Amino acid sequence: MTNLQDKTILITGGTGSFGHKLLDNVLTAGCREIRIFSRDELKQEQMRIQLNEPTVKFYLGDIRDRESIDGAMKGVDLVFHAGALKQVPSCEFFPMQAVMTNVIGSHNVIESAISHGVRSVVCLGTDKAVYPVNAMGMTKALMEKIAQAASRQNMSGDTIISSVRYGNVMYSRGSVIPLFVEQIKQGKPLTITDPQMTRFLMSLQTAIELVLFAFEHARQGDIFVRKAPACTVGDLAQAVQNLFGVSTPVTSIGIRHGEKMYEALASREELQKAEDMGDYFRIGMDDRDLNYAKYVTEGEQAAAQLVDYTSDSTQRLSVSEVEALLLTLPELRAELAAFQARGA
Ligand SMILES: O=c1ccn([C@@H]2O[C@H](COP(=O)(O)OP(=O)(O)O[C@H]3O[C@H](CO)[C@H](O)[C@H](O)[C@H]3O)[C@@H](O)[C@H]2O)c(=O)[nH]1
Repeated sequence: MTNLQDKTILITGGTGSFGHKLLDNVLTAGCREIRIFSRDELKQEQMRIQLNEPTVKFYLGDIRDRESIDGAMKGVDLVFHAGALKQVPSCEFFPMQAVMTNVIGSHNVIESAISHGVRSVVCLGTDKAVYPVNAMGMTKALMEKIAQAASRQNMSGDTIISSVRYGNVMYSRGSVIPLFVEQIKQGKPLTITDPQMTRFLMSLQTAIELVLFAFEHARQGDIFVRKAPACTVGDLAQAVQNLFGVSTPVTSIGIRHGEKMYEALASREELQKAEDMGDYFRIGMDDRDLNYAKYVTEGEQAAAQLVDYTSDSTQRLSVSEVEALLLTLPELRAELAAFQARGA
């Protein structure tokens, strides 16, 4: 377990599912204080009542507002920066909102952390930041660039700044697995965008492990990726149907705004300089300085022999393997038990 004894932790966007799960993991680690920073007073109130834990403190604010983040940063040792706009469709329709939260907000968090002498900042990102096609991914890609630019300017400073990239977190709010479960419960057809579309599959617990791994191992400007298996959406739908013992019809709805057929967790150029750490890749930053000649005349060798690390090229799970993975999710097991009880 990561050594968090006597540390003060700040979690931006801390009232979300990541914040809750991270708390599950670190509440017994002997932290001096855990600060939850977010905009939503109702969610904070619910979390405060549910936890009833004196070491957890709540800070109302918005990462877009530097003053509010400065107010929460005093005395902090470690920041997990999870505050973001994450929904692909809403960022597509309101890209400037994504810029303000994911780009300017991340800049505020990083600069505030540096000026308060925080030891480590881990910024949470997404596979959608690699070869981005939607505003959510583009703004998260810029967050990584901002983290690395701040790292380059702080090579000898006190604050280590790193980023991580998630794949799809299974059963996260608004995602496809709970949607399929709901459709089955209501006896409706399953809506499939494209049965051949692939996505990395990651549990929330694995995502937490990735963030803690980054905290433990980060060097200035690193990006960490957790290796993960993937499946096609068609197989995912089939696996959910099999577990619920139904054969509901399937409707094809086509690719949605800003979607890709497959996601990439790391590009071939990144893999060329990445360190394979077993379950993880460490992608070191390009730490050449602002001597432009190096960029123009001294490029790096092409990574022609490598392939991108994508949901198409990673380990592909079969339908029965997806079923087994789904059964590890407590939320899905609970839905399944209720569904079976209803049918009994
Ligand atoms: O009715 C649907 C909805 C989705 N899909 C497919 O299921 C896969 C997963 O879709 P999700 O909506 O669960 O996940 P996304 O990859 O689109 O993106 C998810 O993860 C992102 C973070 O990376 C954001 O949080 C986003 O809002 C969230 O939906 C995709 O191939 C999608 O095309 C369907 O087949 N049918």
